[in-house]
This record gives sequence, structure tokens and C-alpha cells, in this order.
Amino acid sequence: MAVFTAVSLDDLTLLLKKFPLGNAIAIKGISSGIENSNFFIETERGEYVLTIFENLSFAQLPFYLQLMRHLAERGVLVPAPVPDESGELVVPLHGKPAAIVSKLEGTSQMAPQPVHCAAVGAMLARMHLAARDFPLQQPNLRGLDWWNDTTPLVLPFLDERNAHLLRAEMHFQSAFAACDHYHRLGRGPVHADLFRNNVMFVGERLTGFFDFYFAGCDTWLFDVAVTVNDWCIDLATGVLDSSRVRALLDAYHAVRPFTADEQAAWQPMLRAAALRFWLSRLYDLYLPREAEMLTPHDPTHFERILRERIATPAPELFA
Ligand SMILES: Nc1ncnc2c1ncn2[C@@H]1O[C@H](COP(=O)(O)OP(=O)(O)OP(=O)(O)O)[C@@H](O)[C@H]1O
Ligand SMILES: N[C@@H](CCO)C(=O)O
Repeated sequence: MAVFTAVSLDDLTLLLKKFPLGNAIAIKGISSGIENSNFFIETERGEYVLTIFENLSFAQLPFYLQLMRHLAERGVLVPAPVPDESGELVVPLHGKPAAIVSKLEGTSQMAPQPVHCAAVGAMLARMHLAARDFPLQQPNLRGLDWWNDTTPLVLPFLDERNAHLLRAEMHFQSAFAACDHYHRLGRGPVHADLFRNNVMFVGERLTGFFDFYFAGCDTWLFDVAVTVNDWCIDLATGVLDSSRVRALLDAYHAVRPFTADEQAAWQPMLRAAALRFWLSRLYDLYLPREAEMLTPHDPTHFERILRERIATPAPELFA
């Protein structure tokens, strides 16, 4: 269940008076998702998605919605936000910020083949390039500073073996983030949460990336590592599948060639991307928000991936 704030057809009718979308026809809550309340809405102009942001403030939202608009205008396949009559992308609904975006066709591909991974890699590189001139700045709010703040909060809940892993990896990642080639890595706005459930496909055709609400400015390589750690693994073991890895990385490289600094940073970055989600899952499990209604994601999945990335040499980033 992921409708935290209910919206009736009457509420929608009132809201749509401010949008160039004609009258409201239907509204249906979307059951997946753990962060926001999402609805499919039907209007006289077509189908859209209405999101009520449960945790993000009015001040935080322009970065995400303007980024989506910037990307959509440059041909990157993402939902396009619909401005209201005064040009606002974020409007109040039941006292919370809300937005309407275009509905992507298709469904998530939860058992991806190399062909899907190649489509994701190419679109990710296009996204990174298209966002280079995006004028707004926001750090990745789930980056090193957040890891530093969160580590002491979750450590008391861990057994000695995992506490040791977390302390050691934080030590390793702090040193990595301070090294020279880390500072030479290309950076800009990144999605930062491009998992299988945040991409739509119709058959083998990618129809869009969505759920940009963890986006921020960070290294492009971090975004690639997050994506590879979800799209290119055997879910049971966390082990990388070489044909899917090759398909994703080669397709990315063909659009935005990787650099030698990125090659040198690849293994630490795969570890960083695993650590990020291990920590957020630990935090959601042990320190749930008051309004949390859902079963949190399993942290041991990313503990396993982190141990695997430490133990096994990373595949070549490019030939
Ligand atoms: N623009 C869109 N077009 C089509 N479907 C969408 C769109 N946005 C969201 N959805 C649907 O709504 C579901 C929930 O959306 P989303 O994943 O953004 O929720 P969330 O609570 O923000 O996410 P998460 O749990 O991933 O943090 C998606 O799985 C997808 O089916
Ligand atoms: N992709 C995240 C959930 C937040 O979007 C996870 O799997 O932990």
C-alpha cells in the first residue's frame, strides 16, 4: 500500500482547474513505491501521474522537476512535468507539495537481458550529457556526508561482523573520496537510484526513466555503479553477470566514453554504490519514519553485494 495521502475525484477536479488538462475523468492510487503517494489520473487531455511528496519540501522539489523538464526538452525519455496556468510545476494538495507528470507507457523489466541493459546504459549516458548545462545545483543527499551521519545511528544495531564491515568500508570510502583521481571524475546531475523498477520498457524498447527524487549532483561513475549493481547482477548472490555488464557499459561508453580516471575508480565506486543502499536500507529498517507503512527493503542484499565487490576484481570499464 503506497497511498499515504488519499485524493478523491472531487479533489482532482478542483486541482485540475489550475491545469491545462481539461476535466478530471478518473483517479486510481498506485500500490507500489515507498516514498510518495502516486496516482494514475485520466483527464480530457490524456493519462498522467499525480504524485504527492510525503517527505520532500516545496523548497527541494524544483531541482527534481526542473531537471525532468530539462531532460524531457532534450529528448531524454523521462516523464515531462506539466506546469499549471501560472507556470508552477509544484502545487499544494492537502497541504503537501504535488506535481503532475506525463505517464510513460510500458512496464518495468524485472528480469533484464543484455538488450535491456544496453538500452539503459545508452540512455543513462545521454542523460548525463543532456544534464551538463542544467543550471540548478543540489548535492546527492545520500552521498558521503549522509553516510557519515547515518553510520553511527545504525552501528548499535549491527553484530560485530557487520559493524566491522561498515566501519572499514566508511574508512575506505573516505580515503577514496579524498584522492586525486576521484576529484578528476566527470560529474553533474545524476539519477542515483536507477533500479529495474525505475525504468519502463515496451518489449525491448526503453520508454523512460522515472522516480528522480534521489537525483543530485555527483560523479557520473557513481550513477553507472548504482545502475550496474542492480541491472547486471544475479539477484540471489549479487554476483555480476558479465554479458549484462558488458552490454550496459559498452552502450554507455559508445555515447559518453569513459576516462582512465573512471577506470581507476571503478571498483571503489561499485563498493560505494553498494554501501549507499546497504546504509539506507539499514536506516529504514532500524530507524523507520513514523508514517512508514511498508515492509522495508532487505539490507542483507546490499551487504552481500558489498562483500562481493570487495572480494572480486571489477570488470573492465572499457576495453
Ligand atoms: N511517469 C510515470 N509513468 C508511468 N508510471 C509511473 C510514473 N511514475 C510512477 N509510475 C508508477 O508508479 C509506481 C510508483 O512510483 P515510484 O517508484 O516513483 O514511487 P515512489 O514511492 O516514489 O518510489 P520508490 O519506492 O521507488 O522510492 C511505479 O512503479 C510505476 O508503476
Ligand atoms: N532503490 C532503493 C529504494 C528507494 O528508491 C532500494 O532498493 O533500496
